[in-house]
Amino acid sequence: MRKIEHIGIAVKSLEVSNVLFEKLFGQPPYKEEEVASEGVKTSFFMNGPNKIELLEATNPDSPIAKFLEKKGEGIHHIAFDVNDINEEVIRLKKEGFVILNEIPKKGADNKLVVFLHPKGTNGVLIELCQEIK
Ligand SMILES: C[C@@H](C(=O)O)C(=O)SCCNC(=O)CCNC(=O)[C@H](O)C(C)(C)COP(=O)(O)OP(=O)(O)OC[C@H]1O[C@@H](n2cnc3c(N)ncnc32)[C@H](O)[C@@H]1OP(=O)(O)O
Ligand SMILES: [Co+2]
Repeated sequence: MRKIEHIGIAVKSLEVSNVLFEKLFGQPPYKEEEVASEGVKTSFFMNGPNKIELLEATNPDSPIAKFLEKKGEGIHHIAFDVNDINEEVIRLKKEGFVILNEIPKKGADNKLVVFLHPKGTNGVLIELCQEIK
C-alpha cells in the first residue's frame, strides 16, 4: 500500500458541493464521472498533491444514498493507491480483513477498486485503487 489516492466525501448534491469545494480550493473539479455500477456521480478536485472525490447517489440503493440516510454528509471512505491490487487482496485476506469484493471492479478516474468492510477497520471504509495502465 502506497500513498492515499483520494478521500471520498458523500454529498447530497454534486452541483451544490462543486461550487463549495471550488471556492475552498480556488479551482474547479478536473473531472466529473458517473460510475453506474456503484450508483454514484463523482467529481474530482486536486489540492496540491491530494485528491478529493465528491460522491452523489444516483439511485436509492446506492451506498451513498444509504450512508446519507444513516450518517448525513461527510467523509465516506479513504482510498489507498496500490501497486498490485490482487496481491493486496490476498495479503489482507490472510490478515483477516473483510473484503467486500475480491474481484477488483472498475471505479472512477481509470482505476480498479476493492473495498474493505468498515466493521473490520475501526469504522473506516477503505478502498484500494490500482491505476489501469
Ligand atoms: C467510484 C469509486 C471510486 O473511487 O473509484 C467509489 O469510491 S464508489 C463509493 C461507493 N461504493 C461503495 O461504498 C462500495 C462499498 N460499500 C459497500 O459495499 C457498502 O456501502 C457497505 C460498506 C458494506 C455498507 O453497506 P450497508 O450499510 O448496506 O451494510 P452493512 O449492513 O453490512 O453494514 C452496515 C454498517 O456499516 C456502516 N457503514 C456503512 N457505510 C459506511 C462507511 N462508508 N463508513 C463507515 N461505516 C459505514 C453502517 O453505518 C453500519 O454500521 P452500524 O451497524 O454500526 O449501524
Ligand atoms: Co473512491
